[in-house]
Amino acid sequence: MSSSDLTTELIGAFRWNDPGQDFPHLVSDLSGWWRSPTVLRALGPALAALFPEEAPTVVVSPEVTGFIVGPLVAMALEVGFVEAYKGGHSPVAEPMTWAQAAPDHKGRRLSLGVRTRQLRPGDRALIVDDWITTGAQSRALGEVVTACGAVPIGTAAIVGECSAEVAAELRVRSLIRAEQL
Ligand SMILES: O=P(O)(O)OC[C@H]1O[C@H](OP(=O)(O)OP(=O)(O)O)[C@H](O)[C@@H]1O
Ligand SMILES: Nc1ncnc2[nH]cnc12
Repeated sequence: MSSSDLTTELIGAFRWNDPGQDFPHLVSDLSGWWRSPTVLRALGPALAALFPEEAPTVVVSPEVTGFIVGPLVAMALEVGFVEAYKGGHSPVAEPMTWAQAAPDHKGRRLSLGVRTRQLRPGDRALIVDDWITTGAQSRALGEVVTACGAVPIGTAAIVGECSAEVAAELRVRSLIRAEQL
């Protein structure tokens, strides 16, 4: 699928939902992307192609939507996948490396952590996520990757909603901008 066809499919399968009274914002509904065989098949290769020069050795993504998108990209790159957890629930019973994020798009200050043994010195980690707004979670994940002795090479996202400054700082590359949805 060409990149312009994928853009069209992403826009067509996306919905803004109104959760009703007591909730001031429309909420994004990405379920149409996962439900579409053509989008699901195209996403991994398209996101992997955003960093053609970087030869990542591993993909790292935060729960929960990152656990859908990250493995698609890892398969396209023929590398492995590392889950990043958000702190405060279900502890992982082994050594973890954590970093605290700045307030994210919901105003939360999350801790993000990975199993320390799953990232190694020499790893070149591509951070993959569905949507980047403030960049807070992506930045914290980059700190985790660095603390493990690996190198964060950038962030590949389906939707980019961050400022140009954040995109430059974190090397965010995206398939579409939020304004297109
Ligand atoms: O750039 P930021 O402001 O840090 O926001 C980006 C993060 O927010 C979303 O996760 P969220 O925890 O909201 O939802 P999810 O659990 O559905 O992935 C998205 O999946 C990114 O991980
Ligand atoms: N899934 C999402 N929907 C809307 N805004 C977001 N910002 C970060 N993730 C988002």
